[in-house]
Amino acid sequence: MGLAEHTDPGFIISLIQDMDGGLQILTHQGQWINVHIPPNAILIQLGDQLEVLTNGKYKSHIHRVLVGKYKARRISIGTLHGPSIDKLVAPALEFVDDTHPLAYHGMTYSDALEANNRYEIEVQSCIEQLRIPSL
Ligand SMILES: O=C(O)CCC(=O)C(=O)O
Ligand SMILES: [Fe+2]
Repeated sequence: MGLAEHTDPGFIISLIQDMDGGLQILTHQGQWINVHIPPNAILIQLGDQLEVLTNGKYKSHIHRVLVGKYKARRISIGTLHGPSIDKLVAPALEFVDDTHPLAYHGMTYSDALEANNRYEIEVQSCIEQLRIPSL
């Protein structure tokens, strides 16, 4: 295992890699699918704060990395693009209405990173704590 399943913090995450393979995304149907990033391409992923801001319209997907035989030489650079560290991120009013009730608590980006254990990537993100159970 290269990286246990997790979601990423931030609005968007850019990912560049020196080789194809390893990254897997969990589909809504619960199946792991392999992600193929073409050479010289940048993969853009969606992060937890975008899911909260859009009240769940855009999802921060669960992903993991399996390295197998490539363990020694796989290079992957992920960059988090998020709000200002002290910004409170809560669902924007445009995404909340009668058919889409408020689904997340707000939290500052700083507190969210802290709840994620800040520098540890192999932990579940705090997005589960932010979800408001539907009635
Ligand atoms: O190495 C990868 O393919 C993904 C890395 C990742 O998920 C992360 O850094 O959060
Ligand atoms: Fe990740």
